[in-house]
Amino acid sequence: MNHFIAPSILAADFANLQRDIEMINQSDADWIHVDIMDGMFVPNISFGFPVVKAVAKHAKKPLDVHLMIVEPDRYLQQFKEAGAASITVHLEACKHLHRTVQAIKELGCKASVALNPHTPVASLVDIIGDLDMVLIMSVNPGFGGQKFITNTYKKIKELRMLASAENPDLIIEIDGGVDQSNVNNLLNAGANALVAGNSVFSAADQLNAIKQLKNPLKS
Ligand SMILES: O=C(CO)[C@H](O)[C@H](O)COP(=O)(O)O
Ligand SMILES: [Fe+2]
Repeated sequence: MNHFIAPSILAADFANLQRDIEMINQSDADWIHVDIMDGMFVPNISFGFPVVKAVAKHAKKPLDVHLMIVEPDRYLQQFKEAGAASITVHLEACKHLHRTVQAIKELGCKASVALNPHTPVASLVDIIGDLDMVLIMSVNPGFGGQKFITNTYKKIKELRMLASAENPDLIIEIDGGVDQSNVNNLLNAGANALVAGNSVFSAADQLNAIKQLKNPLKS
């Protein structure tokens, strides 16, 4: 199964964002991961619509928008208009998750739900068939450059099992601390989309870092 790579621009140089978007355009990456933090759902603020629109203007790859915000329903349409191809909302931020997921689909975006490290995969049992993607957080959301939580492997396997009957094509995306040391284990567990911020943007050769994640040497 071929997997998707989504470099996270949270780790980009914001003073040289166009240059970093062009790098992703030239790379083997499939999507551009866009982290939106509101200082309420997570203890950090990233950036908002003007920045997303500016990124969309230069991006040649779909924008994979990860909303770490409370009451995401209020902003879905604006993120669609800003250029989102897929929208991920956090289960922990949604009172009426089914309604939110339908609203994302009605906008014509891929619908995805993120789970914090403490949130059980089983919470998705009654909505799994409606989702295009599930994002499993492999760090606590809010910051880039954190250490990968190894319990993630168990969650990926559980989710693949849970989705096997109703949604075998479900995309399982992993976000946080992804690098060359865990890419094979993540793919073997059943993940098929990987977000990478720090491991791409802190690399001396960023194009090569993306290539290694896309075509890892089998271990
Ligand atoms: O959602 C996120 C943080 O909440 C980021 O997408 C994630 O942290 C990526 O950064 P890194 O690869 O450096 O961990
Ligand atoms: Fe993210």
